[in-house]
Amino acid sequence: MSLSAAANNISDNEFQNIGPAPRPPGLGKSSSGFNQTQPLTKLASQIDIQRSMGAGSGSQSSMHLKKRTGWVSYKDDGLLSFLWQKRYMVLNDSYLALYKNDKVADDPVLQIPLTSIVSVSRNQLKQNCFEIVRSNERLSSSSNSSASTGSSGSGNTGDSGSRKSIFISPKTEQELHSWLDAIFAKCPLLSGVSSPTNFTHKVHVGFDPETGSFVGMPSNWEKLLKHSRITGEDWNNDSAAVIQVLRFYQEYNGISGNASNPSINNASQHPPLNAAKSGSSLKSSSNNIYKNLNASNSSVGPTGLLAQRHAPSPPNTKVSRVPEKATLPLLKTNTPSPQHFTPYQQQTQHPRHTQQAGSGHSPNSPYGQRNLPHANFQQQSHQQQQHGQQTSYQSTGYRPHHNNVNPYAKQPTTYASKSSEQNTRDISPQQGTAIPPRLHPQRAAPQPPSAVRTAQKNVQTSNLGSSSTQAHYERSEDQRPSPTTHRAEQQPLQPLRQAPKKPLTEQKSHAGVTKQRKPTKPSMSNAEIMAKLNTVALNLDPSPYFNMIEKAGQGASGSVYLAQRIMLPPKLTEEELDNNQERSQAGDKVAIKQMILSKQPRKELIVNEILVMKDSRHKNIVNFLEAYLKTEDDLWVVMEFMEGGSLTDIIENSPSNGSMNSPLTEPQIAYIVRETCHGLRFLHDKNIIHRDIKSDNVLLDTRARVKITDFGFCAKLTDKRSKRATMVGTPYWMAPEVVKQREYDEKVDVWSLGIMGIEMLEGEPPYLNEDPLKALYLIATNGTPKLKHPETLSLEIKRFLSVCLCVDVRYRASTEELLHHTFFNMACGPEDLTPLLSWKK
Ligand SMILES: Nc1ncnc2c1ncn2[C@@H]1O[C@H](COP(=O)(O)OP(=O)(O)OP(=O)(O)O)[C@@H](O)[C@H]1O
Repeated sequence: MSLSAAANNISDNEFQNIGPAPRPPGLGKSSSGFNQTQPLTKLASQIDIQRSMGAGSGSQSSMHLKKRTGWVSYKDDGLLSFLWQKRYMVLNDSYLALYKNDKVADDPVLQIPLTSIVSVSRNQLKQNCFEIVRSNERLSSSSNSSASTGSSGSGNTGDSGSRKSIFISPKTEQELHSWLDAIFAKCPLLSGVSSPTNFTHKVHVGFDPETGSFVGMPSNWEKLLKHSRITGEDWNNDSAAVIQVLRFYQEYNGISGNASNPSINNASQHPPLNAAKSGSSLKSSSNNIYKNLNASNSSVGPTGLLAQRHAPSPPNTKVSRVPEKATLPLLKTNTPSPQHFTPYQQQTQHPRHTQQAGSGHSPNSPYGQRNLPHANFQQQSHQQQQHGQQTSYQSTGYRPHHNNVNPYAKQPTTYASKSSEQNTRDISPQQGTAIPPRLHPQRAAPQPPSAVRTAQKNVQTSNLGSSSTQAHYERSEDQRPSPTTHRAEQQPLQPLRQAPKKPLTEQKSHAGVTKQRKPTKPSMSNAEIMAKLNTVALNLDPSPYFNMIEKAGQGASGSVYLAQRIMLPPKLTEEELDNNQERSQAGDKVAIKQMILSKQPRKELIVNEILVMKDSRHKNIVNFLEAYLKTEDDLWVVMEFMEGGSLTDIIENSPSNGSMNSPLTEPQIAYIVRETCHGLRFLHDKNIIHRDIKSDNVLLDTRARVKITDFGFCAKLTDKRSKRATMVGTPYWMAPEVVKQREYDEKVDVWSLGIMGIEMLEGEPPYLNEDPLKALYLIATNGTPKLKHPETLSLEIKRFLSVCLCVDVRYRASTEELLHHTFFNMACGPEDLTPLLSWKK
């Protein structure tokens, strides 16, 4: 029985909503229960940072350093241990001293003989923090301050009688490294210990309920999380998913950088806002993600959203600032700067998954008795509502990187080998064109049907968990998080609606990342692109052949004009002439997209788009007519004109938008989805994945013809490459397998089509008002999104959406199956779309 047939057998009682998706097959219970009371060492999440640096180089140079001074934040483990104080630190050959100011003539507040320092190690209490442990036996520090003596404090080593700790936090990562190098070089008990090579650094990753912050993460990730609306509860529910979306997000935005090397990537030195500021160079600066994020950064202080949600502990209470910590993901990276120094664990191999594939699941019975994707929907979604997403992956035993969900997908090797490599290798159908992640300017979200709903969405509540959960993950060089973006708390309604198109390299330089990931190499040189364009474009000035009437729209790559054809151009081949006369003649209206090539970040995308359009003649695909290279730099692409505009326009301008009704009726939705589905099936039959299906990319004309456009990100599946892995698309429409960076196929378009159905029902895709990062998290963890008002909808449309929005790709319908779905029986005729199209008049 086909999936759609199966779905049609579900009774109304069983099925009030479309979600959630069936559990991924073969996943057992997660072992990620977090026990707050576990000792730190046991709970330690481990980020293995493998670094190699020239042996002793840092120490060598510090050896020659007579005296090192600088401002730091300082805290001890004594009475006032909750306070970080600004101190001027001086390191000379005998002492490490802390002064109240830089007039070192005054008495120091703390002076520690270097002979008493028994250990120095990186610490996660604060950004750029390290801990100095001094031994009591040798402790002969003089102190003029109770804060400095730490007399009532206990050392954190568990040996409080004999050891004491202080914590130092220089301003930047670089300063930290330089202090560490200097201290290591001067302390006799640490001497002989040159700067380590190839060590593994274990740090703790988790969520600190006291501060409401994520801790132990690369600082850029921490910042990202702070400003997203990913909460401690989200982390507790599915920390692996949080990590996945973080990776995805940074890769997607092309700000890869070098998170494992905070000295390079230190967000405080290179705040993501650099990216934002530079984002103004983007064509449409008003809405682009960088701008958004810039605004957010300036408006949200360093404490961030999450931190604000927690009242600070009363000052007199001795509060352990050491967060509860999770058993730790393994984050293996190479970093060229010292991270530190509980020296010299060799890099260890850790399992990538909390569980292995053999955890009692047979690929043959992925669902056990539940092979209907929605059999358990109500119950599960109810649980999810009741307990946040408690049920989501703890119960399913979700394992990052595991591919059980997609039986076709190969087990990914590592993220790096997949995403970065694929990213550069992703080729267009004909060109071998590299397809980068998109970075479009973003467009304001459409007005949802009910303003109340929007307002409700804005009131984000935070139910922060009190503990951390554990996650295991592994990073390699290309997976490093980087300083990235922040969002405006005041701008929750400006989500990323369009796919980014910015090339990686450009974004990265904007991001202020001094060391970049290997840049995505364009697969075609300029000369090759021009040669290719010359084969599809006429080298003519098209001006005499068209009357330009008005501007019809603005895209990221250029403006679209309505024009009237005066005559057909000469120089058309006979075939072109035949085609053209069939499709467009003198007097016809056409759409002309004008692009300045030198301003295109990725010209190959344009070539890709033209070639796909040219080769894809179908009633549900916007027809390419001809292209002109007016000059070497001025490209005109002539297409059939779609007077009705985009489906987004239609939804936004629907007469019923703003009321409690759906912008479109179910019969209208059935009609539009069916037509889109015809276009998609045509593409899929040619093994082309569109990868950016959404209402913006579906155009209508006055005869209610529905056509797919925007083919820049199409990908061709071949026998050799029957799956893709590149991150392409627009977040809110992305299928979970894309967000989770699994290999995917043409069924990602079916998911997006389902999301487009929700747009027509509800005015917007799910999670549109969420921070993009949070939206990615929700896509990854929620599975099939829930409808806002399922009780008002027909069983047919819910069944239809359920087979589009099925997380398990095996059970997601193909376009061919969809075309037989009974939902389409309720499709209206083209005349019933007239009220929707009248907004243009
Ligand atoms: N063939 C067409 N007929 C009528 N209007 C069109 C046509 N193509 C595009 N438009 C209008 O122009 C706008 C911009 O289209 P375009 O394809 O350039 O958008 P984009 O996908 O955002 O940008 P780009 O493809 O450059 O990344 C559309 O939103 C639509 O309103």
